[in-house]
Amino acid sequence: MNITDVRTKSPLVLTYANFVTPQFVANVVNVVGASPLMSRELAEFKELAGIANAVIINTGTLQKVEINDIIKLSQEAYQLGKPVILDPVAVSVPFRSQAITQFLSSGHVDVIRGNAAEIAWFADIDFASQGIDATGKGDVIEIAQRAAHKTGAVIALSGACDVVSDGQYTQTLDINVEQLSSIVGTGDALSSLIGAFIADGLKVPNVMNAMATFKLAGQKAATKTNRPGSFTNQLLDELFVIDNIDVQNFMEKSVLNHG
Ligand SMILES: Nc1ncnc2c1ncn2[C@@H]1O[C@H](COP(=O)(O)OP(=O)(O)OP(=O)(O)O)[C@@H](O)[C@H]1O
Ligand SMILES: Cc1ncsc1CCO
Ligand SMILES: [Mg+2]
Repeated sequence: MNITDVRTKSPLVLTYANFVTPQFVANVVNVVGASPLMSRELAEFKELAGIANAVIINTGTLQKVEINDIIKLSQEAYQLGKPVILDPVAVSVPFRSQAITQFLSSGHVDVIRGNAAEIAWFADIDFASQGIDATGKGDVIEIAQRAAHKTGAVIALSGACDVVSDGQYTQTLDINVEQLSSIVGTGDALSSLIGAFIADGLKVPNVMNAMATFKLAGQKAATKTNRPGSFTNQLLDELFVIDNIDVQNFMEKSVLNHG
């Protein structure tokens, strides 16, 4: 889908959120015209996966007792044919590595969205990080492609250069908008936004469309303010008014296809 379809169809995006950024994530989903819903309750997962159009599992503040819950949520979504997006926050920290390994072995995932360091973990490539932030340097195209091969998932690697790859077909968007990394939760919001854009089918260009819409809104917001507080509000405003024609032009100019 594109932003116009999202506004028309208003997909329901179910997020198993972390406890740091759910308000911002819900607002990003809401201002683009989709419907946000958050839950962490096993008893209602089947019913909610039934009405949702996409399910996002964010492991930013996961506890050990919750690992089976996220596995169950991903299985319910899979059985109901709903796409599952994993946001593996700071996955290289040992407890998180173990939790995600367990999740991958019994759960189901269609898309993994993370920064370069998080995606590098799935690719078995070293990449420096500090907590939730990627701090190193590396070949992000190779990292995304290798992670896609190893996991079988579509990879959405975010950063100054955004990369989407299913292992065969790869698209990149290399536009630096520093302000997007100055506020916490842009990655979390992007993961749930991708859910809205793949509600009618998982294709690499749909995932890239979500990433490009978010980056263009960030670029527009950055021309109006460079302070993180006002940037947050401006980003929501730009997402609210963004025009699909602007996104298409931006993608035609800036998105590169790699075989
Ligand atoms: N240096 C940068 N230049 C341009 N855009 C960036 C930059 N860093 C991040 N972004 C954009 O910010 C958004 C979030 O990506 P990022 O890689 O920072 O996620 P994250 O590390 O998971 O964030 P968080 O943990 O705060 O949610 C994406 O839209 C990405 O394109
Ligand atoms: C800061 C932080 N800590 C765990 S999750 C989170 C939000 C960014 O994903
Ligand atoms: Mg993150």
